Amino acid sequence: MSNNMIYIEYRFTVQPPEPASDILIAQLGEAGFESFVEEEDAILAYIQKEDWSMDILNDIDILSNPNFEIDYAFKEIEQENWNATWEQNFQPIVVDDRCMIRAPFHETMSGVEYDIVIEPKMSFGTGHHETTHMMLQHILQLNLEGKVVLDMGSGTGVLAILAALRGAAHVDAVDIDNWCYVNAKENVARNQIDNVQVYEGDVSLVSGKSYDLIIANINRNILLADIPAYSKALNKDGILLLSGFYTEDLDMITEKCKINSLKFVKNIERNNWVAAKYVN
Ligand SMILES: C[S@@+](CC[C@H](N)C(=O)[O-])C[C@H]1O[C@@H](n2cnc3c(N)ncnc32)[C@H](O)[C@@H]1O
Repeated sequence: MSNNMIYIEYRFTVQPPEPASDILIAQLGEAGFESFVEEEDAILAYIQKEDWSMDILNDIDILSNPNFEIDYAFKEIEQENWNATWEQNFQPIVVDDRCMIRAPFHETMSGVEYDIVIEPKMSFGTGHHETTHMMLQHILQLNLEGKVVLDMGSGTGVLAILAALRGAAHVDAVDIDNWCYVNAKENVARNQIDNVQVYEGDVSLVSGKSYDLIIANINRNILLADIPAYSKALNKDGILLLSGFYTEDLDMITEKCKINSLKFVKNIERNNWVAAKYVN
């Protein structure tokens, strides 16, 4: 991948920020925006120029919702500038006082059990997003000693890396996006993990394989389509963790799981996002 790829950067100001910011980010994601930086008073959204057109915002419904005032401006930038913006904005996070996610240029913190170094560049998964945070919380609660794990929609690979650090015997990490595939491989190596295998692709790669734990933080529609395949690939008493959807979609996801023999165990919620646990 060339280092000076051209991106379009949008700067949105959103009033009131909640819940419009989350909805805006979700809709921009559906429209093809690759990554987001949440600043104190603005949301920056990035899309490759070759994927962009002047009418890209036509389908973003929230922009015409009279309950919110959303203004924006956009400009062309080079990828290296995007990375600089990201570095300025990326603060380390600590999940449940146990798992730190930081960039290579941050100091580690004493006392944390897991210290994960991530350089996300354009990939999703720094732990800042609610869904990543909650999936990390679920993983911290599981006994993964000797288990075989699938991380579907692995982004930076952060969830796969924590699963490996928690004792999983082997982790397959799969992402449909080439950039994520490359980035997850880099992050796995950066954390000196040797039992995470990263693949570029989708759920079709899972056919014929079996897992004790499947993690999928993607989005409602992809999860609904892929749940039958997850169910087939899960061992008896295997666990499925799903995120990337809103509270109001939990029933729909749970129903799809139910007709695929997966029982609801519990869910966590954060800012209207959900991470749910099912068992085979
Ligand atoms: C919300 S991000 C989650 C990243 C990371 N697992 C985390 O929890 O932070 C979803 C990821 O799923 C990938 N993705 C989207 N559709 C997919 C599909 N059909 N199969 C596999 N990965 C997919 C995207 O490229 C993106 O990296």
